[in-house]
Amino acid sequence: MSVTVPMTATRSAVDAMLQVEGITHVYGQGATAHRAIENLSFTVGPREFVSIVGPSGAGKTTLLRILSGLLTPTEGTVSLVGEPVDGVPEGMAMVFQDYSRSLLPWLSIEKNVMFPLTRTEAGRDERRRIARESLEAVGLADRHDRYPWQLSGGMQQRVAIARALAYRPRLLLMDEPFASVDAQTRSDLEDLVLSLRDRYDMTILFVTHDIDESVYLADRVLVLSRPPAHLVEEIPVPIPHPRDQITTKETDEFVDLRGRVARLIRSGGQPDGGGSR
Ligand SMILES: Nc1ncnc2c1ncn2[C@@H]1O[C@H](COP(=O)(O)OP(=O)(O)OP(=O)(O)O)[C@@H](O)[C@H]1O
Repeated sequence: MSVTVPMTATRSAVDAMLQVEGITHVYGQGATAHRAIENLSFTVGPREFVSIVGPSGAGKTTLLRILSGLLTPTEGTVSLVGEPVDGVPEGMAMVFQDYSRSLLPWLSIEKNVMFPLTRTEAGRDERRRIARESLEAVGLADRHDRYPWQLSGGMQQRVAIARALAYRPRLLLMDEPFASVDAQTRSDLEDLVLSLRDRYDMTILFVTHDIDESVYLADRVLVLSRPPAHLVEEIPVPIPHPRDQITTKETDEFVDLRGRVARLIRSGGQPDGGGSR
């Protein structure tokens, strides 16, 4: 059995994969301005799996848009391996909740996975090889010639993951990726993502509303406050790997951590649990 030692919460800029410093984001101006994020800082290390949770509307998607270079923060900086992020960076890929809108229905799943690689220097044979390997990694090699609409929702999300893998990202951002699939498929996809983190040495930042999922997957859970979002607490998850959907969730450690995260979210940012225990 392999055991991964979880990363510690404190990390220097030197060994950071991702560094977020003093991010504030305000949508709009004047009387209608909305302060979504307030002075948010954290660091994520190489191969670390970090879950981000918080109340609805806390600014989690806004944060991922900033990290992926799609949105410039009002204040603060983001660095990926020491390089400032000021546009969509190389080495980063993203998976969204809505797989049905992210896949092109008129292309086979292999072509869907190959499609973004047309912007790279890889030739057609190389693109096909990468796509086949990525589909094999998510268990869909034998369906490469199918179309998205011929697959279940869980399988379509596997295709979206394969497409992200085709970039061979160092950092994978995932925004509530399993919110639209059934419970059993969700468990399978969670275990798939954990195995892919190991196989491809990726750092993963995973936004979710599901508290069990946030603890089960992560080396560390970041809890955000009600808007404007700031960091309420970073909770290390020192549960060994490999994790198991049934036995891990039965351990006292898991139950304690889940309770801690739930109380912090319910209190909306009061570290003492807001008296709602
Ligand atoms: N383009 C925009 N213009 C103005 N306000 C916006 C914009 N995008 C988001 N917001 C506001 O910023 C706040 C944070 O939104 P965001 O989608 O980042 O939150 P979230 O934590 O991802 O939400 P949820 O948990 O419901 O998915 C919300 O109040 C939202 O209405």
